[in-house]
Amino acid sequence: MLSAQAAEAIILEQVAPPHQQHIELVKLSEATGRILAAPITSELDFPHWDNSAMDGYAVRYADVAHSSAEHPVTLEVIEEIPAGYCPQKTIAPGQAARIFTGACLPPGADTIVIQEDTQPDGDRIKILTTPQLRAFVRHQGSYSRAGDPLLPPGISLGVAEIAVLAAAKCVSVPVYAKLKVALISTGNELIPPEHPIAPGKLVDSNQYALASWVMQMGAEPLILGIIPDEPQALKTAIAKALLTADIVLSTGGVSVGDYDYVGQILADLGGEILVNSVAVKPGKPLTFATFPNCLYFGLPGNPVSALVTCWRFVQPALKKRSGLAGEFWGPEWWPVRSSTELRSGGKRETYLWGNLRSVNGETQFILAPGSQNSGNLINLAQTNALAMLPVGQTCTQAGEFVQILKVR
Ligand SMILES: Nc1nc2c(c(=O)[nH]1)N[C@H]1C(S)=C(S)[C@@H](COP(=O)(O)OP(=O)(O)OC[C@H]3O[C@@H](n4cnc5c(N)ncnc54)[C@H](O)[C@@H]3O)O[C@H]1N2
Ligand code: MOO
Ligand SMILES: [Mg+2]
Repeated sequence: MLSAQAAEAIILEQVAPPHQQHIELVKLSEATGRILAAPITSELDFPHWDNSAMDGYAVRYADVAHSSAEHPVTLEVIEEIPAGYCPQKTIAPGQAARIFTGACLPPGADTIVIQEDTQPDGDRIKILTTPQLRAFVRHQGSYSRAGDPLLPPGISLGVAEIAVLAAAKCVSVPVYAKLKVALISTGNELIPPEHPIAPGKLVDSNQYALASWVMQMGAEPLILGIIPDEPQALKTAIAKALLTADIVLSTGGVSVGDYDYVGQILADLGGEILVNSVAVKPGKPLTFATFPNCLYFGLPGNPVSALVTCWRFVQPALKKRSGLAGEFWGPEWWPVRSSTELRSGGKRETYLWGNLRSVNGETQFILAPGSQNSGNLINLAQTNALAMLPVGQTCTQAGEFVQILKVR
């Protein structure tokens, strides 16, 4: 049995990042969650022009350096500059311009006085404060200069990155193609949710759970349905999956029972089986095999085992394969105090599920109540974290730090 760390290393070593031919252009409006495939620059400076950060008056600092409420300087207002308007006049000594937030600074002015610190007097303005030189001026190029890198390849596009792409006028975004992830549920007992239940039967929840996770990860699920525990049927389904997908996830049929055929079929189909059991709980019979154009994960059938192994082992592989830059592959462990004692058998790296909550200003892990059993998918719902107890550690006390993996 491999350690979790060894299995993780073996898996990541086999995963190649995408090639250039996996790049496609998508509309900016459809780029959320996609992975950027090329560096983004702009021909523009940010800000594009010196502009005002406040509503007020554009002045020459030299005119107002000694102004105050007691001894206000009075300036002639020669122009009004709303946002979007190009100033037509140069501010000469003794002059100012009315200006609004986001509007271009007129030539000659170098400082903004906010309107709260002024008093209008016909077409003149009294300055009731001593401003700082260049106060409230957003200088051209002070955020980024034309040609500077704005976004690197290998990042997931979230709201702020989408805003940057828009600002950089990048309406057609180079991203890596979505990975195709085939999903197979194995088991004679399984029925789809819309079929009537019969004695001994069980609804195939894994297919839905994994499809949901795959979509959350920004990949495309290929739903291949329920395959009975029959070697020929399974072989046909797996062979088809290998032809169409980048990654195959099957659940069930990887343990030691008489109806657990997945390992043998992978070998028959020419797969190189690099992992077939890992010292983790849940998830011990996790199977990983490589094919020339496809990675295969045989996840254990128990619903919690399937998801936990997905989060712990498939997620880093999927991130790397999808083109995310290295430092984000994870798993990312966070030290967090547990509100209660946590127990493990000590022989396998053990994951206990629960919630991260803010308690008196500190993040705590709250163990999910009820049975922490790999078949009990009911109490996995509404949790958002796994606490990990390493091999050899049978207990952590309430209040002790544990390593946490955030999940959902
Ligand atoms: N003698 C031993 N028996 C078992 C061992 C062992 O080491 N020695 N390992 C146990 C562990 S740990 C796990 S985990 C399971 C894994 O079994 P399989 O991957 O072979 O999965 P199945 O036997 O097909 O199913 C296990 C369990 O999960 C339910 N299941 C399966 N598919 C689905 C699905 N799509 N949706 C919902 N539930 C599903 C299935 O009905 C079984 O209850 O093996 C232990 N046995
Ligand atoms: O490892 Mo199994 O996944 O304990 O139930
Ligand atoms: Mg089994």
